[in-house]
Amino acid sequence: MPKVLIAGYTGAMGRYATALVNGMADFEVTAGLAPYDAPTELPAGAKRYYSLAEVEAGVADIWLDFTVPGAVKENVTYALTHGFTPIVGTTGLSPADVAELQDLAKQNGQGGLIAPNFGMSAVLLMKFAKEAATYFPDAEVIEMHHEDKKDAPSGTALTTAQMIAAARTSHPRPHSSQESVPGALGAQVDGVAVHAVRLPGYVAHEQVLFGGPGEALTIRQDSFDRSSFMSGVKVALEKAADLNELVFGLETIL
Ligand SMILES: NC(=O)C1=CN([C@@H]2O[C@H](COP(=O)(O)OP(=O)(O)OC[C@H]3O[C@@H](n4cnc5c(N)ncnc54)[C@H](OP(=O)(O)O)[C@@H]3O)[C@@H](O)[C@H]2O)C=CC1
Ligand SMILES: O=C(O)C1=N[C@H](C(=O)O)C[C@H](O)C1
Repeated sequence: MPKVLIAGYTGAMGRYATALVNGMADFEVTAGLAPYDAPTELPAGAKRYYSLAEVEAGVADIWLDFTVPGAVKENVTYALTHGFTPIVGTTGLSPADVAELQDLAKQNGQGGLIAPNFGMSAVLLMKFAKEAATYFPDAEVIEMHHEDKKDAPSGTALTTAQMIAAARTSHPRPHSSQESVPGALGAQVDGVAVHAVRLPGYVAHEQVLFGGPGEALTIRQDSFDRSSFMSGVKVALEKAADLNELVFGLETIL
């Protein structure tokens, strides 16, 4: 039975992920890593680690990471060099970080998955946005999240912008607006403007706006609840043993 360590088991996603794995007949949560203990669904027999240095190799087969942008690279490095297959939902890894970790995975003969979004609506939004960008080079991304989100813009928005930039077959039309208030036009990611909204009541949402002469296309996805990410996490756990390289994006394993 595959054993799972949940890094960040005390967090919003970590709690959902722990409940998910506890409910999977063929998987077992054997360890949790978080800087503090908290009432969670970590099984009584599972090991609790308060720092990376305490984690024992062999305690689990899979390293499921929902931690914080400041910890994820070190966590995945540790996982890849200590025999864990990383399944990573934590955002904050740059394309250069991902490439470095992919090299490390290769050196260690280890597979795994890094997915900025495990929700099917977001995976489809990115796929459709990529296709739309070949016809509409002018696009902007707006992401909307809960007020506790630590990073901005979201990992999904960064990935969407990078995908749009890579899929464009013609240059976007320059506009002539100048910011009279800094930030008004959003952040530039590979030449795509990205806007981040943080509001209570929201969970995770993204809209991509495409404009062309006399027409526009809007693609939107909404995660109203964190349960929206769990079917993707489940698929990733089920396929973890078959992964022989560190792949990026849930779509690569669907
Ligand atoms: N790929 C996807 O589909 C999704 C990805 N995410 C991403 O997952 C990450 C977590 O999100 P969310 O659960 O909402 O965030 P939370 O802040 O609720 O949870 C993060 C948890 O990780 C803990 N933590 C901090 N540092 C470490 C460390 N070094 N090792 C282990 N645990 C640590 C935190 O503890 P403390 O509070 O003490 O710092 C906290 O309990 C984010 O990057 C988010 O963007 C979120 C939703 C979906
Ligand atoms: O922090 C979140 O909540 C989410 N984070 C991921 C991201 O940054 O893209 C995925 C989803 O948007 C929810």
